[in-house]
Amino acid sequence: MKNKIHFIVNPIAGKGKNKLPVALVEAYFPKENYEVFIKETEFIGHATALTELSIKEGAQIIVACGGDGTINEVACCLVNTQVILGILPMGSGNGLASNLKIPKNLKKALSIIKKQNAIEIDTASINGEPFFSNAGIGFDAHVISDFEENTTRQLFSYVKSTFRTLKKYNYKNVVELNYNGITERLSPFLLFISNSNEMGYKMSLTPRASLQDGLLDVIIVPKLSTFKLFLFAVLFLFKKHHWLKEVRFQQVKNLEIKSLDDSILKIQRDGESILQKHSNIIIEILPNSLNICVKKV
Ligand SMILES: Nc1ncnc2c1ncn2[C@@H]1O[C@H](COP(=O)(O)OP(=O)(O)OP(=O)(O)O)[C@@H](O)[C@H]1O
Repeated sequence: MKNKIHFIVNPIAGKGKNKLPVALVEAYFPKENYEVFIKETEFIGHATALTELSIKEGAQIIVACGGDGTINEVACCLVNTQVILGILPMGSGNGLASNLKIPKNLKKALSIIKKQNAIEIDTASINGEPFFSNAGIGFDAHVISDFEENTTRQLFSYVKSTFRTLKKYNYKNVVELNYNGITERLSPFLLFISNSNEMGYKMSLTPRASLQDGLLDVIIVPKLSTFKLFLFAVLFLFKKHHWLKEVRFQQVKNLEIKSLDDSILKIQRDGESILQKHSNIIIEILPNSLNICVKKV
């Protein structure tokens, strides 16, 4: 029986000119042995609908061609199934692909998928909705929300959004955190939860996070003075933000975040803003819940 491999391409991810040439894909997956489908997304959320269809069509491997947002939309259908996720990194940051050492070079990434060396990785959920790289409710969520108003999805747009957000960021949300039997209250600058050790562009807030340890790495940074904020930014660029005494790391299996004034918190999930209806947020790890193609070591 032929191997069924479906490719879901997000044309607007990254530089926004993504195409997957049929001839190239067929060179790696010849028609005699493989049944290949290439589908293009047309709107936000479309990758999920296309993936659901591909599962019904019997695809054994479904390849997300885009960045972390596209991976999220595809992989959310594959959690706790036997269907294997492949990745062709075509996004801006490509955090998860980079953590898994999947190269941006199309041919190299295709040959990884062809080898079908699948491993199981952890996934996580935020109020029941899966995420794979990271989620956050602090400064990062505000940057993402600003970034989504840009027309281009590139590093420079992230930098512009970061400066714009710095100017207007206020600490109006007071939250209560419950994790590992600890309860604490704070007005967070950062409350960032990572499954993967990379946010994209080779940058990391949680360098010790692992996709296979059954734990989520949380970085907690309370309200900072302007001077400390500047120091944090500089140290972060040199991967030394842990030097700041206000920066704390925790490893958790689950985490509850309650907004104490019942306001709705801004959230980012895998680099996309999500609409949140509740002031209570439950974040959980789902160990070994996704099969994914990686390079053989
Ligand atoms: N045809 C389309 N038009 C507009 N938006 C789309 C289309 N197809 C997919 N999208 C949306 O594009 C968004 C961005 O995708 P993705 O995150 O993969 O790229 P990126 O932001 O450039 O990469 P990264 O997250 O790695 O930085 C996703 O939210 C997805 O829903």
